[in-house]
Amino acid sequence: MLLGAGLAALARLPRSLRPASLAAMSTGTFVVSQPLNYRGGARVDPADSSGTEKAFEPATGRVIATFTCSGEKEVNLAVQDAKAAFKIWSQKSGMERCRILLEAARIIRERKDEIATMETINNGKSIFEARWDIDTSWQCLEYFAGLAGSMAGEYIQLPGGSFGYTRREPLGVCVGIGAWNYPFQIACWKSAPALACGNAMVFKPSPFTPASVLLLAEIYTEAGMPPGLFNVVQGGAATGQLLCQHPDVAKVSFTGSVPTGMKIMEMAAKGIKPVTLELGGKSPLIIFSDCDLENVVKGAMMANFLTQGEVCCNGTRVFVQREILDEFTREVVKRTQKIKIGDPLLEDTRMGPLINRPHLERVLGFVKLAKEQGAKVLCGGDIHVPEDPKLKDGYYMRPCVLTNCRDDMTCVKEEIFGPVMSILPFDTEAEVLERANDTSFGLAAGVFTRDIQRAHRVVAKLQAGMCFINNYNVSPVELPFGGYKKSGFGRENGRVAIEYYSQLKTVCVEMGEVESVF
Ligand SMILES: NC(=O)c1ccc[n+]([C@@H]2O[C@H](COP(=O)([O-])OP(=O)(O)OC[C@H]3O[C@@H](n4cnc5c(N)ncnc54)[C@H](O)[C@@H]3O)[C@@H](O)[C@H]2O)c1
Ligand SMILES: C[N+](C)(C)CCCC=O
Repeated sequence: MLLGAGLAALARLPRSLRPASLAAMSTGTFVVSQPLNYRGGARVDPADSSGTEKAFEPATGRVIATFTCSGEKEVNLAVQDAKAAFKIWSQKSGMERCRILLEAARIIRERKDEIATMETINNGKSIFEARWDIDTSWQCLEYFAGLAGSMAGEYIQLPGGSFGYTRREPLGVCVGIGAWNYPFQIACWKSAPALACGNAMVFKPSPFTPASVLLLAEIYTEAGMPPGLFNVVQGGAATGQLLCQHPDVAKVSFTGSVPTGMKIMEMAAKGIKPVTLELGGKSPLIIFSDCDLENVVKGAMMANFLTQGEVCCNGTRVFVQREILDEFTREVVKRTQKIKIGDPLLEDTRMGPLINRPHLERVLGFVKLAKEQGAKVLCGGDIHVPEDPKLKDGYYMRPCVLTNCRDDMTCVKEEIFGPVMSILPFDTEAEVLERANDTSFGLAAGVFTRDIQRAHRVVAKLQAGMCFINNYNVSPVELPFGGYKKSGFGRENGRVAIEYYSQLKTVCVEMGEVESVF
């Protein structure tokens, strides 16, 4: 259990007696207990160090953990443990793996509030949203548990009674490297398909959010996975590099920024390792004048302000057809100003703090530059200081809506990864499509219209891996998720994810004599 001082004893109680522990996980008091690595089915102190990192509680600015980053020795040990567990796990039938993943999903569901609370304390997102993330996490485990039981190859009839068949086999030890915006969800979206296919995993969370993945590791062990099947190493770039370069690692699945994605790909190329890259974006949201305005305003808020705007697929370039520009802008600003900002553990808070001070300053810097380049701030874009004195050192800002934007402005071209919406008017379908696609990113896109033909015609031309019609940022685990262009490749979720965590073996069986040219 990853609980603060005084909570460890509670953690040893049967779960039915534990809800009181949640009361102790409150803003301003919680401390993450050590150690934060997980190997061989238990938490361990790393065998060596490549430095230390501090994790913060964004709501208060407090340090909640100082931890050791893993060095080469520890990474080797984690990979060795994963290799040993792989030998056992890969021999299990799909149904056996299915049962254990289902049990893990059940435990996550049962401990949803505790995991969501941990996520909120370490990431800053509202508890309301964190619960959604945990829902998409256990749903992902359930989904891939279902696929584990039905994974199969093909039988192919050949002349003369000979035949061939294919086997879908695991890759071996997979590495997962996560970003800080969806720490628990990212760990589940990577580990569930990997483990369902029979692989083992070593996971490295972002050093900003080291905490919640430990809960996942413990749940996997409790559900019956062999020790070493899912391991956690903590650290930053240096630890990540050791993992990517390790000769016994078969695959790297990465979620993070484009520049880091390039480095991961270079390292993987040296070992001819397959990679999945879930990278950044600057996605367009296209709003035609025939839309349902009430839904479109809700959709635009969902597209921009979840998790303080720190969402890879956010539709931050909001293209609005000129006829409804004023009405849309008025309504979206009104709703944005009403977003309740503050202590993310309070039930009615809808926007918490950003992840850390440097990131907050970076986002505010984008707003400042936008103003210098001619944009108009209609609301927000400045620091918010909550009334509660314990929150005074937190990293809060007011969500921002920008108008007078042009396609060549920095706020319209670059990923801000904060609560900043840029509104851009347009006139025609052809024009907006060209402008929407004029970016090196291609993660997501959205279209709002009541014209069904136009909706499908437009998404067919959008250069983005995840397109939404009349909604935004919903994430059913049954649907594949991933990018085009510099937003990456490979897919998470959906049936297709299996292909990124397995390899196909073809077996050719001769039933007659060998026909030889010699
Ligand atoms: N497409 C998606 O599904 C998705 C989801 C969430 C976040 N993101 C993207 O992630 C970015 C924000 O996350 P971030 O700031 O944590 O990204 P980041 O690239 O800075 O770091 C991501 C992870 O990579 C590790 N890392 C950094 N340098 C490394 C190196 N040289 N070798 C190996 N590992 C290294 C980090 O420690 C961290 O765990 C945004 O661009 C966002 O769009 C994408
Ligand atoms: C769950 N969402 C909102 C679709 C986000 C997926 C991960 C992107 O950062």
